[in-house]
Amino acid sequence: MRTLFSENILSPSPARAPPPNPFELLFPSSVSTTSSACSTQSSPRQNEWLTQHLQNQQRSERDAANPFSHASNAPRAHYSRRKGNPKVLFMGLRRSGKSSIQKVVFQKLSPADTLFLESTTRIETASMQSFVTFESAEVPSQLSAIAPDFDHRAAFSSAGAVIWILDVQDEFLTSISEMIQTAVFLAENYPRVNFEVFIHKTDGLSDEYKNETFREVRQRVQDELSDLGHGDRSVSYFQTSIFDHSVFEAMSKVVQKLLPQLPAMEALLNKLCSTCRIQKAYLFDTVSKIYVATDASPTFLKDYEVCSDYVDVIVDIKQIYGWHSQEGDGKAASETSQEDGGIGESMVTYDNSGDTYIYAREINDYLSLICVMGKGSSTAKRVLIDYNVSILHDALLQVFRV
Ligand SMILES: Nc1nc2c(ncn2[C@@H]2O[C@H](COP(=O)(O)OP(=O)(O)OP(=O)(O)O)[C@@H](O)[C@H]2O)c(=O)[nH]1
Repeated sequence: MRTLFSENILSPSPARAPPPNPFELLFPSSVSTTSSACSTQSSPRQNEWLTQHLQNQQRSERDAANPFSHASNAPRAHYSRRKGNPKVLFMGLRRSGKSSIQKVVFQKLSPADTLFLESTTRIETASMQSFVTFESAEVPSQLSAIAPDFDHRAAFSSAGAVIWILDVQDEFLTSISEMIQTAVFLAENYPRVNFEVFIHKTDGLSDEYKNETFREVRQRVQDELSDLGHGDRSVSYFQTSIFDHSVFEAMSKVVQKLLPQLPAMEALLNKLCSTCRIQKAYLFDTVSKIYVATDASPTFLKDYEVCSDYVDVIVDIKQIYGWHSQEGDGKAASETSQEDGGIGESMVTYDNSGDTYIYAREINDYLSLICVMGKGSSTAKRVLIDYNVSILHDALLQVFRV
């Protein structure tokens, strides 16, 4: 039987050294290699320097082992790798749709109910507990990133991405100029924060107008950023509306960039797709319906819509009938499902030929694998598909356990 992965896929042999991470250069851990290189002919000054570094290293290891100990007075590294949960910040002009997106995506508000949302007057935060905790915050339109009274350190230092919401149904030139100011401010002060633009409220517009506006906005922003010396700043643009799946797809792409596990998840999904001839595989966050990873094949909104609707169906059925009989007894979902001998899994055919069908497999309480199966992966090959998916299942659980 062809199997998906070799046994040591998650612990490859120590052959290849990881590529250097520029953010880690300031950590004292780089000293160990230096010390071995210098140890033969060191001057007293070098010795002193090395001893100090080794002491610092031991101290930081001790601190890492006991994160609640604050006894150490060692100066903290000024630049450290961003830790914590993925956090996105919504910004934009008045009535552009910031609260609506936040509430529809993260709080499951019905799009029609956003009509009654009140104006936001102070920074409002929300969080959603899933396999990681997603955090979001909305900056009220009257607070500009460059305003002196705006505590930008508190807002931006922990953010992973700033999403600028541009209302395409309104006059958008003012929005573009404010967006440029914010993008330049971020590029100069917080270069590690991703800048994303949602060209929002695209529902009800003709395709031609939508695409033309999209091109125009992108061109203007790119030109102005280049004129201001930030042409190399990468900005992503998405057409969104809360009345269809586009806002979820856009949020998926924004959130994915903030997940350190993304390359591992993508590699696993690519391997699964090529082995089992899967047309498209998505790893969904079951609660929010945003996908946290997909394979490398082209993404079509239609595939995403079908899979996302299927997640809804699964969640509803699960709430009625349940997939685990011992839920809530304090065990991890994976343990429970394995002990039960039942793994949440289902299939549905969605065209008349029966060749194309969707295969769903629950990874844990928060993650679901949803695959659009193509020709060549008929149900007759279920055993092979199931076998490979279970290996992927275990590998994914290990990725998140690390
Ligand atoms: N047609 C359409 N209307 C939308 C969309 N998203 C939001 N809206 C509407 O836009 C209006 C303003 O939405 P809000 O979410 O309150 O906008 P906001 O940016 O938070 O507004 P402030 O808090 O006042 O700055 C509401 O009536 C929403 O129903 C969309 O995708 N399409």
